[in-house]
Amino acid sequence: MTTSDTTTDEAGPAVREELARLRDSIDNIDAAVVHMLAERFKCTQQVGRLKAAHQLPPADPGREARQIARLRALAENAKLDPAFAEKFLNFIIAEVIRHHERIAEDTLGGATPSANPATRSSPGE
Ligand SMILES: C=C(O[C@@H]1C=C(C(=O)O)C=C[C@H]1O)C(=O)O
Repeated sequence: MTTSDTTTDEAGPAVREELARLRDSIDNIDAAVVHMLAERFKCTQQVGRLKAAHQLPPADPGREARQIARLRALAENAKLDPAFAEKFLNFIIAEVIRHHERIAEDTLGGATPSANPATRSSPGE
């Protein structure tokens, strides 16, 4: 990998400085997004375990509809395309539901005595 940027080599120094300043902010924002998403997934993993322990379904369409309505309104106020905000949330929620399905499967597997050596009963018991 090279440190030179062929797309900006042609620009003057002022343009390159402005671009570098903006890209620094973009990098900070991307880092914040990753950290916020990581925290969100920590919460949703806990929700998944709670649901699995109480045999609740992985998805909650009513809750999703309320979140989408709320996020669309927030996006409009922030001058962000609400359709994009909805797509983005749906993308994340789909991943969360996959996690919840996996947790439910694993919880079910762990609860089956024959699948868990620690709780497997001896013959004749
Ligand atoms: C996290 C939950 O599970 C699912 C994922 C959601 C989300 O990522 O926000 C919302 C609703 C559910 O379909 C929940 O029920 O709160």
